[in-house]
Amino acid sequence: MARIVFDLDGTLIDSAPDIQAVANATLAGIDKAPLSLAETRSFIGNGAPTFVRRMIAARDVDEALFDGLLAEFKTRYVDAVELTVVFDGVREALDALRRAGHSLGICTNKPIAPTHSVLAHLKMDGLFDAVIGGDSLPVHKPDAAPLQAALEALNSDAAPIYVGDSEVDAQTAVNAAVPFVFYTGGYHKTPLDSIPKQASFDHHTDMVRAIEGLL
Ligand SMILES: O=C(O)COP(=O)(O)O
Ligand SMILES: [Mg+2]
Repeated sequence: MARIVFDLDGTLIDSAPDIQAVANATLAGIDKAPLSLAETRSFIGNGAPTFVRRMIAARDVDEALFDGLLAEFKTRYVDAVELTVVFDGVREALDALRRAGHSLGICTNKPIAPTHSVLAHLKMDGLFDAVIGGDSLPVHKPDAAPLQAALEALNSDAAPIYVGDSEVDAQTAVNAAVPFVFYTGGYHKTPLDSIPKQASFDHHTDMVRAIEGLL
């Protein structure tokens, strides 16, 4: 039995196309060129405010527009679910982990409103007993507090594990002193070797094995 907390974007779901569409609708409103999918992926990981800061820096937007653009971005983001897909093998892996008696949670830097809407859209909202978003607390990852809050909400003494796709997730796990399982195929920016981890997997068909190997 373990308490297993997952990152969301780039770990369980490929949400970059929806985030790209939100960014580009926001940029179109101020006559700026759209972001490519690669740019979008490279801006994801530190939450919506950092995403918007990176976006406006990349398109030479006046920083005075930041507050308004962030508000618009977050409003559009709530309904941005149609282009997002669950990575192959994720549903089967989550079902197997639940059947084995583990309790599951989410700790993401995605704002909590779009987190709830995309989980509901994908019919995954019943799988997790704790869901913490990037604006659920006054601090976000890599601060340890959101991961600790998700683990505490799972409400047991079982061993904790965090599963994520980025250097931000790895640092969060280090800060919380929680073992980290790394998915290599998500949105990480730094070289694989530089990411501290206790286990890793390249395909979600190997996710359960990577997690249970640590127990
Ligand atoms: O929204 C973000 O910037 C990142 O989201 P994640 O923490 O689920 O990877
Ligand atoms: Mg991620």
